[in-house]
Amino acid sequence: MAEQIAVLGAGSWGSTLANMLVENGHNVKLWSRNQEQVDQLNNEHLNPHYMKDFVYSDKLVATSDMEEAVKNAEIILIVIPTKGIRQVASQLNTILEKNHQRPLIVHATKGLEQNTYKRPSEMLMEEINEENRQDIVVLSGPSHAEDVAIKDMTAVTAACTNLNAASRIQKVFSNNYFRVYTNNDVIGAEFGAALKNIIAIGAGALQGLGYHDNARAALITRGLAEIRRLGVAFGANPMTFIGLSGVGDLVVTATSKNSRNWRAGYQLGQGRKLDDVIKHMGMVIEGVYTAKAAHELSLKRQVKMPITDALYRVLYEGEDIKNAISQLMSRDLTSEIE
Ligand SMILES: NC(=O)C1=CN([C@@H]2O[C@H](COP(=O)(O)OP(=O)(O)OC[C@H]3O[C@@H](n4cnc5c(N)ncnc54)[C@H](OP(=O)(O)O)[C@@H]3O)[C@@H](O)[C@H]2O)C=CC1
Ligand SMILES: O=C(CO)COP(=O)(O)O
Repeated sequence: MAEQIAVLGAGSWGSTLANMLVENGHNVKLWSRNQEQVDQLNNEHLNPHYMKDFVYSDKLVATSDMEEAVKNAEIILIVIPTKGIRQVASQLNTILEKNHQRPLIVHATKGLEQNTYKRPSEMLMEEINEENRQDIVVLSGPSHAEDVAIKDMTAVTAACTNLNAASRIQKVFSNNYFRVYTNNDVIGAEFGAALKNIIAIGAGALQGLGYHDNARAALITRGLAEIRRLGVAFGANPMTFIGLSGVGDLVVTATSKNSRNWRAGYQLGQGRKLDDVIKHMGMVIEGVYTAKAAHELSLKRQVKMPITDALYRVLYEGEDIKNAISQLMSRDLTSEIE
């Protein structure tokens, strides 16, 4: 059944998902705050800053008017970087209130908020009144926009405490190359998604410094251990971390040049300065901000996250990466399984 869907955020992931949903047979409106980008999407079907060389469906309609985008929408997909979520959600709430709309909300954002350490669904719950929305579903998993755009085989998770809502999203998004599983563990899905970006920066840095496969495998495995520790401390199901939004997303992000987090880490490993890396990426590097939030949260909760702490010192305290690595390797020897 064709659904009326609004996608808020026309960066690499929002625009790719919007295009896929059009090809799945849904009526989709894509919202961006940038009128020039909207014109280029509608007239030339291109979005070159975010998806170089990709040609979008001519059925995809873009608009810079949020009210127009969400008019009659039964599902609203929010794909905005973590730091922009509240602003967009609050604008959306005003529109939904005025128009007496109550859509199902989906988000695909991967991060934790600065200072509050809130997950995206928590921010959305705070900004969009309950009377103006149904459930909030998290769409997460190993899914680089570049691969989905070329219809490479992809599997992700739709997580929601209400499994009926997750199943609806599973049907709406799935097709013969994009397979969606359901999960009721929102906390685990969001912690896995946010924290893997930090480890991906570390994996890129190792490669930039000339380390090899053993080092990457060690980082991914011990990275997963600390992601799970923090998530479980907040009530996540440990099994989620061996699923698509856990190890799945960690592996894809920590091993791929498509990952902005990996690329940022690689450049840092090669000696580039963080400000310069951020300036030239032109797209969000969520792990840089989540590293700070996760570091502070782990101290507050007294959860050991040595890799995250090491990256925090490199990113925010100017510690040399090689020193941070030697410090990690010279900690007291310990058992693998706690
Ligand atoms: N790219 C990917 O493959 C995947 C990304 N994700 C996650 O999706 C989220 C979005 O990432 P992605 O699309 O890649 O990011 P990009 O950097 O590619 O694009 C971000 C988009 O959000 C818009 N935006 C940013 N802040 C605001 C704001 N305050 N108000 C309105 N619009 C805003 C930008 O608009 P403007 O151009 O005007 O700045 C741009 O259109 C991230 O959390 C990321 O981790 C998840 C899975 C895959
Ligand atoms: O989350 C992603 C793939 O699943 C995208 O990762 P990057 O933001 O590092 O590109």
